[in-house]
Amino acid sequence: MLRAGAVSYLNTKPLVCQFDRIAPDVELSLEVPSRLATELAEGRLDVALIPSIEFFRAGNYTILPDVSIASYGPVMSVKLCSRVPFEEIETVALDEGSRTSIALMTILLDELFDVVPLTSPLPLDATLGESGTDAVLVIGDRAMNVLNDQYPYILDLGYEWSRWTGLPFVFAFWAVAPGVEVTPSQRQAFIEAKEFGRTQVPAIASEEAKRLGIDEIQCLYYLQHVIRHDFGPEEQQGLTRFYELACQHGLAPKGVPFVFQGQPTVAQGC
Ligand SMILES: C=C(O[C@@H]1C=C(C(=O)O)C=C[C@H]1O)C(=O)O
Repeated sequence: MLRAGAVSYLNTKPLVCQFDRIAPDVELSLEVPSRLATELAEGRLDVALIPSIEFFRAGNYTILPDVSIASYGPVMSVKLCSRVPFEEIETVALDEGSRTSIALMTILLDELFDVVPLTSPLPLDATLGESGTDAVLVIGDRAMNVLNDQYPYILDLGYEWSRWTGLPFVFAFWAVAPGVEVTPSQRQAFIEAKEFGRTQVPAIASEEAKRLGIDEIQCLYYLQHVIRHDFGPEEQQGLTRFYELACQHGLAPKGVPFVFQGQPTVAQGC
């Protein structure tokens, strides 16, 4: 059995709906993104939907094609919530579930607001108000529940990225650990699961809205129009730009090739 790990948030539900039926020879577990990255790095998983920055940091993973967690414009679930104007931020508490959004925030604060904040962790079970910092970075389901009147300044990092670069942002994709063999039919199953999940979005939205205590229309909108699950040329362009910036900001090493399983290697110019 191939051991796979997927993100436990709402945005991933369409990628793993009826996964056991579609990929019977893959054993699937769910976790927050940062833990998936650790489990893949430590050999407890063979394939994982990891934060994109962790792909660059590992340097020796390959990619399963055609599937990602991406957005173009507002993403709704990755928010920097601040008590002070962004250019005055000195301290930020960082969602312990995140890796990529932390890197994205670091780049955007530096490039757009000339801010390099002191950071501390925001534990997974903490409420935002507990942090005592100027700002908090939250991702996933917890971010969708932040009400706009709780913080006077909220930066949607997906929106800010696309406004600045004109590109989509790729938060996560399926990465394969070195030495692991994924068969062509297993590879296909990950794509088939995405295609099946797309047809199930209304049912997923209805079920998940109840579970998370959020509005069903908001859930449906998020899954149908906000999160992109493909990994096409535009997403790859967005990922390449992010990689270049991550290198410039010292957040990732240079020279990591984007190797998509079953496709010719694409060398990256960073
Ligand atoms: C859009 C999101 O992307 C997530 C954010 C990640 C990160 O910050 O490391 C990783 C995986 C994605 O699921 C989200 O969860 O809200």
